[in-house]
Amino acid sequence: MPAATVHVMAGVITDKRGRVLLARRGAGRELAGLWEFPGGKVEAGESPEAALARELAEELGIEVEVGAPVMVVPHRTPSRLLRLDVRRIHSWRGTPKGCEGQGLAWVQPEKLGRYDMPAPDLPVVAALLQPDHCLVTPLPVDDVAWLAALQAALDGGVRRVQLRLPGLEPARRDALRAQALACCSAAGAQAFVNGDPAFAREAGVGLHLPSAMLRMCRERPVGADQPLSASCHDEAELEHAQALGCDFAILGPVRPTASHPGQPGIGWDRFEQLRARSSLPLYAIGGLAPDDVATARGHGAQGIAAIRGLWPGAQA
Ligand SMILES: Nc1nc2c([nH]c(=O)n2[C@@H]2O[C@H](COP(=O)(O)OP(=O)(O)OP(=O)(O)O)[C@@H](O)[C@H]2O)c(=O)[nH]1
Ligand SMILES: [Mg+2]
Repeated sequence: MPAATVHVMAGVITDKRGRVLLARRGAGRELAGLWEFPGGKVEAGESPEAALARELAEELGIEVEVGAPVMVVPHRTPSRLLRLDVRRIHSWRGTPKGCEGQGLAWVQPEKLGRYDMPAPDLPVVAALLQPDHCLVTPLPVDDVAWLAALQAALDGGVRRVQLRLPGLEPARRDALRAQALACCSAAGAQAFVNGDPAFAREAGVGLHLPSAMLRMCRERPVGADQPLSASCHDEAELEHAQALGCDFAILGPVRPTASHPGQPGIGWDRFEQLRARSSLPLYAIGGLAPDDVATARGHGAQGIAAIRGLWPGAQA
């Protein structure tokens, strides 16, 4: 790793009621007063797991078993690149105490958003609370088959859907969109209409901004209570999406895809460089499928967005 990279391990410690332990950074330290996942820096020659176990013993007085990876968030500041490597901790010995005088709080996951946390923790909180995949619909050939496939995707657990129906004749599009929204709503899935702010406002549903439309938006195009997402390809678009208050962005294409022949993918290195300059939750898109979620999380993504990779019956 380059000299300016700081590798930090942090634990999502959950009790039997599912509450998560946060620690408050004490006065006089950098980011004092903010809440964080307990942990600290990896020392030279130390494995990540040993570092996390040591930090949690020093800071909380507990002996832990380090569990599954949650995600690795690269985060760039003017002076350094932080890699926040977050793991699950389900089992430990002892009772967590603020051994360094820091405040502790056991927090219900859905209330994590009320705590002021450092920027790199925002994608981690999103990863704990929100779906790790987002379906983007393909163009229908046969409307009945398309609705059946959408229903199968919802039955299979998809909970975020971007309804993308470009170029359809308006009456057909309106009928299909109404039925698709009803299916999403019945399944408890969040639906985002692609590129139609007026419709999203009127119907009170989520809106997804294609990047060209994102660049034209000077203010949030839907109400604060309506979900908003955007497609991004570079740092300027990510910044703009964040300024508009998007809930998340879709970034890619990571790999070349069947839907954009001839367009090279940006690859995971570039994905990470862009990830490191934004604190939005980011779905990686481009030739990805559910099998890629763990890899995506390892590069700081919320998960994957896909058309073919998440469409029942499609060839990935
Ligand atoms: N432990 C922890 N550190 C985080 C989180 N998010 C985040 O940006 N950081 C940053 O990661 C760095 C690691 O922090 P640390 O101060 O806990 O390191 P440490 O326990 O080894 O302490 P020390 O270096 O002060 O002795 C800090 O710059 C901190 O702001 C988080 O959720 N948990
Ligand atoms: Mg620490």
